[in-house]
Amino acid sequence: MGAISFQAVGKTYGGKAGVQALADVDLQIGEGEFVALLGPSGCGKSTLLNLLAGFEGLTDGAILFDGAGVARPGPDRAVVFQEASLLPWLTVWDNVTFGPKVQGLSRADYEPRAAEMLRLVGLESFRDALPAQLSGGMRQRVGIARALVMNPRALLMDEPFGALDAQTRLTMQQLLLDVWQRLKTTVLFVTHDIDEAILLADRVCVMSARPGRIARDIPIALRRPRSVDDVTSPEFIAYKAAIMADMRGHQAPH
Ligand SMILES: Nc1ncnc2c1ncn2[C@@H]1O[C@H](COP(=O)(O)OP(=O)(O)OP(=O)(O)O)[C@@H](O)[C@H]1O
Repeated sequence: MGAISFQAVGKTYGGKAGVQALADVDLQIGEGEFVALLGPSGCGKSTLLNLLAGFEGLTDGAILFDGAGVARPGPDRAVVFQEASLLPWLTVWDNVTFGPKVQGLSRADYEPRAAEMLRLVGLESFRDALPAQLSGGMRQRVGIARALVMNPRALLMDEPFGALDAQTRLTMQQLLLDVWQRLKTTVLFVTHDIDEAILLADRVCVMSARPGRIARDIPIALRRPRSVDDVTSPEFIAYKAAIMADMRGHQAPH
């Protein structure tokens, strides 16, 4: 469950004469795989994620999710953005259980899972707090718990730690590694950060400048479970050097 297939996907905003964000993107993601999308600003990383989320329609090609065409957003593909955008008047618990409630699921079904997800992100003692009482990292943890409570087949993450300070970012990367190790949900993760991509992912896909394509698809064979301390290992540094060289080769011409 959670297999993703982008097939010759193209996306042009604003009609045929508009901005061509993506051209001919082919990308297969197996179930339970963690894939990071890396690339220069404006190369179409968010566009690719938004197409899979069903927020935007494609111009060319097809996107299959577990073999079915993607037509609209759905709880099977949970999205986490840079800002958690929690409902400020609801407690942590009510934010996390909001989605299943709206879906009409029974409390007996979602409450145990909501409690488990809050425990997984380390916030069980904050269930009655309001978002304004939390730090940015904690709000993002609530965002992750809120996404996972729907039991999605894929988790789509667009720069989820981009707004956090360096220390909190490391803590969140470790948390995501631990959560993924437990749940093994398929993840598509957009980032600008090479270290973050290598640390988290099974494969790092480097996109070319606009119109974006998958320029390189690099399997990351670092052993799991991983920890943020792995970034100083020689294998890690070798991946980083190779990816940096790749990215320099795919900058837009000046
Ligand atoms: N709704 C839109 N309407 C018109 N153009 C858009 C729209 N969304 C994105 N674009 C354009 O499509 C291109 C790709 O944008 P996208 O946000 O997908 O890139 P990105 O790689 O995620 O960038 P960044 O790393 O800066 O977030 C950019 O040139 C952007 O200006």
